[in-house]
Amino acid sequence: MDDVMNASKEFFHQPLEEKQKCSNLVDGKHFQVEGYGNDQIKIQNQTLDWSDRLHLRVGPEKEINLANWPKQPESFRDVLQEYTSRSKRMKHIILGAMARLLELDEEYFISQFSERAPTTVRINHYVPCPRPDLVLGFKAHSDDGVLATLLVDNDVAALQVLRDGVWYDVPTNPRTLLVNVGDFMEIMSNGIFKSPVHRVVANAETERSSLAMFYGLDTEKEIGPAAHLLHENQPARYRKVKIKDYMAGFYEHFARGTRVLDTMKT
Ligand SMILES: O=C(O)CCC(=O)C(=O)O
Ligand SMILES: [Fe+2]
Repeated sequence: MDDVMNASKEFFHQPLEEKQKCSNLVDGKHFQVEGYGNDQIKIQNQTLDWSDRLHLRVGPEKEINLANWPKQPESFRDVLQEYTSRSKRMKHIILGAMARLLELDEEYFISQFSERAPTTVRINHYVPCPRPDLVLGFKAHSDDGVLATLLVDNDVAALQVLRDGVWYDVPTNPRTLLVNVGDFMEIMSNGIFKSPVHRVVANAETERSSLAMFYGLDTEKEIGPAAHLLHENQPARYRKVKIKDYMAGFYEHFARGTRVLDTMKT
């Protein structure tokens, strides 16, 4: 855990020129999700976050494009790949336990992941912000995917979760994985597991890094609430949705500060 956090911080501490070697703007203009840089501009006057980001596809193995990965620091590729494979084991344990909690077959959630299911990493780096009253480190959102795991480098108060209209600080500790339920899990569990709306506030004094690993599903797949969870008194709260259609709306909703998940409720 320390190794992957240290390599990530080392990447962000390099000169801009080095980081831009894996820019998410191809030829300086065409946006791609993978790479270093800010969000894609989807709407006019879009508010950007006080953050530096690196997005990488880390699975499935045959879709990893190392050309988009940083070459510096040298250890970066190996430690990220090692972290990814260990995290996968964690994900299986967690998903098995979540299925058991709902009295579903232990493999229920794990079996939703086909060979083509994407795993992506987002590494966030927040430098001290002179005006934390004016900008967020990460605007309010819920995570796409089934699960996300989050690793942070220090315990500075930054991450907050929204509950009943009130923002609460989330205690985060280095070397402790924070497991976040994503929108796909909310749909499949028929809302029993909630995908929380969260944000990161900017900090005037302390820099902070975080590494989020997102477990997504094949874009051709359709998901809906698990049939075993539905009965007369418990109707489906979400309609069936193709992952492709969810993803098509995700980034625009994210840019507007709304949730694509809300459009999928029955
Ligand atoms: O930096 C954090 O604590 C959270 C980042 C986050 O929510 C994300 O990358 O989706
Ligand atoms: Fe998030």
